[in-house]
Amino acid sequence: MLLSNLLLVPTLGFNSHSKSEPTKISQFLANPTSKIKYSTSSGKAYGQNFVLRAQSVMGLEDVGVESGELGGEARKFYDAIVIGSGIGGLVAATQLAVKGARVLVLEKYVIPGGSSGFYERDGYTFDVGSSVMFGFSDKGNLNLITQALAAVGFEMEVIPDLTTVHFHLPNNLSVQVHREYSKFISEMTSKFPHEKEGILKFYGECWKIFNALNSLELKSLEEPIYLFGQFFKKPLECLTLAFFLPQNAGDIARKFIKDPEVLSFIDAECFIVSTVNALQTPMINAGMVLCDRHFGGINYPVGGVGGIAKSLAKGLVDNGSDILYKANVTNIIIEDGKAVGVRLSDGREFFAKTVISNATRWDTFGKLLKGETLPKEEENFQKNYVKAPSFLSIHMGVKADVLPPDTDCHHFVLENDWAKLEEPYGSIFLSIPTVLDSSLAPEGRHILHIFTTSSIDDWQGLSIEDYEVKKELVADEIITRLENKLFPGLKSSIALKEVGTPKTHRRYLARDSGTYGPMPRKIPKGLLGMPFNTTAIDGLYCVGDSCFPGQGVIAVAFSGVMCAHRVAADIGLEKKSPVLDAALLRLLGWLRTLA
Ligand SMILES: NC(=O)c1ccc[n+]([C@@H]2O[C@H](COP(=O)([O-])OP(=O)(O)OC[C@H]3O[C@@H](n4cnc5c(N)ncnc54)[C@H](O)[C@@H]3O)[C@@H](O)[C@H]2O)c1
Ligand SMILES: CC(C)=CCC/C(C)=C/C=C/C(C)=C/C=C/C(C)=C/C=C/C=C(C)/C=C/C=C(C)/C=C/C=C(\C)CCC=C(C)C
Repeated sequence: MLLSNLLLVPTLGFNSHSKSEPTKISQFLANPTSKIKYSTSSGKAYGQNFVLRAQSVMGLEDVGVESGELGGEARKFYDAIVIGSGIGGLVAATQLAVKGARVLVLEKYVIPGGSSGFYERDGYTFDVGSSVMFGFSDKGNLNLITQALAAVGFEMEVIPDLTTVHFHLPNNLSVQVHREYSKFISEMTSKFPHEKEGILKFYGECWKIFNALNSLELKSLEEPIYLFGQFFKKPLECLTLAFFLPQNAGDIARKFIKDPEVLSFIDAECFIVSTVNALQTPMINAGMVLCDRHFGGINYPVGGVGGIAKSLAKGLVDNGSDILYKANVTNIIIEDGKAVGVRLSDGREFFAKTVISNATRWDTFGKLLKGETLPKEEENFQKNYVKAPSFLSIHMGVKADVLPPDTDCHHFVLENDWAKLEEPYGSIFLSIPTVLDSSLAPEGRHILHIFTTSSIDDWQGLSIEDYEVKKELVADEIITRLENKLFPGLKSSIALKEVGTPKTHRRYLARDSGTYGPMPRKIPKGLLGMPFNTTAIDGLYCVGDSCFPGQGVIAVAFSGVMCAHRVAADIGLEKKSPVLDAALLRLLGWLRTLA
């Protein structure tokens, strides 16, 4: 190949690539073994790991990777590098790509999605994590998963789940959370007629929040032009949200409800989405999930949850950006106090104007930023939040006839004692996605995904044999509990079983201690203490569940939308006001210190 064929394309000036080009680049990125020498028209040599996109633009073969020094222009090639392709990272990346930014996503694993990924075994398609999808309807402003897919030209077929979750609780209390709000409320008030008014008032407060949220255009709360604009357009709604921002669901429930059993039920309602009780669950988050399930409903994507990440990753590439798998970022490169790029475990380096980390804040600041002192903001975050425990997960294929007819898709089981709600292995989550989409399992089979909270400390320091024995033992106990409570004959119906521990989560999701996300150390001031996307390090942003508003696929999607907006403003793709920026960021920083 002639060197004269080569042309380097500066980031922002480049926007007329062919459709086939990104795929080629991605193929190259996935296998960057070929090395050639190249230079620019200015004669300047470019160095290691710089991807030469121009060949693809011109329909030439993909090339890249050259040892040596990186030149200045090459460093500016990407607008943003995103570390990790969880839903948070992918939404940030795709939103930026459709705004015209050039993004590189670096994923350690072989497929996208992180805890919303999938895996296949013997004809089964298992969701790695949750199968309860909020924000996936065709209406309102809060259907963030639908909107994220639509932004890159995808629409997924979904199956409505008519019962969000079926609770099996102490004293044989059984509650089905029907999709239809009035049906759910009838069920609750028929079980607790003396608390009818309190129940209506508590869920009524949730609707106030949901309706306010649903009326806003959702963008970065760290961007003043947008934020003040929303206050101007929707003052009542914004004031409602500001009022609830520092409050928790448990306190509000106690204003209206006295019966301890109903309050415990609301604890369980909160626990399944936050892994803490209602007193520690921010009211805004409770309002969001306790209403979206009735407004847009819970909807399951045909073919499995993994399809969401696959579509986003494809949409990213279709929009001219890149994703590289088996790319384990070990360092964020800082120069003159600014994040300018990343280094992978195999030594490759990539540079960009901004770096967005979808790794948890503990991983980002504890592992990827080597030799940096922990910024004060992160110290505060770690003072207010600890890593939530991880999960023990059991993925099973079972004979279909073990499930009674009309079995619901999602179950939460806490057998005898409310006090065990937050204890490790105390309660059991169960999803049976094949109830909605039978194509996920071979004929005559169902998938059971069973999980329960478990700490990594329980699994450290064991020999390989002891680890395996313990896995079998703990899994057997959990399955026995489900057999006794829900499905007689469950054990003998098992056709396939795989058990994952917190160590599995740590290994495959690259999450410190396999954590599910942040959990308040004590009673939080609602969402006030949760950091947004900017960090104390110039050019470095975080996205995902250790950012506002926290855990949950829809929550991290919102974090992705916010992050993309803030980054776009910072790199000149959206309006920004440096003076207002400084004032708002200072104000938000100060508000967090009150938490
Ligand atoms: N843990 C669960 O069981 C589970 C299940 C379902 C959904 N969820 C939800 O998903 C949310 C998490 O979404 P998210 O977007 O924050 O993140 P995520 O954990 O799902 O994804 C992060 C991705 O970043 C990658 N990564 C991390 N460090 C990396 C590195 N150094 N180099 C390259 N890649 C790296 C991981 O491999 C992973 O793919 C959770 O809050 C949870 O509510 C969790
Ligand atoms: C800034 C300031 C100061 C102020 C101002 C005011 C305002 C304007 C404000 C605003 C705000 C906003 C917008 C907010 C937003 C928020 C949101 C969106 C949120 C969301 C959330 C969500 C969530 C949390 C979710 C979650 C979920 C989950 C977690 C899920 C899970 C599931 C599972 C685990 C499953 C279960 C299962 C079974 C049962 C089986």
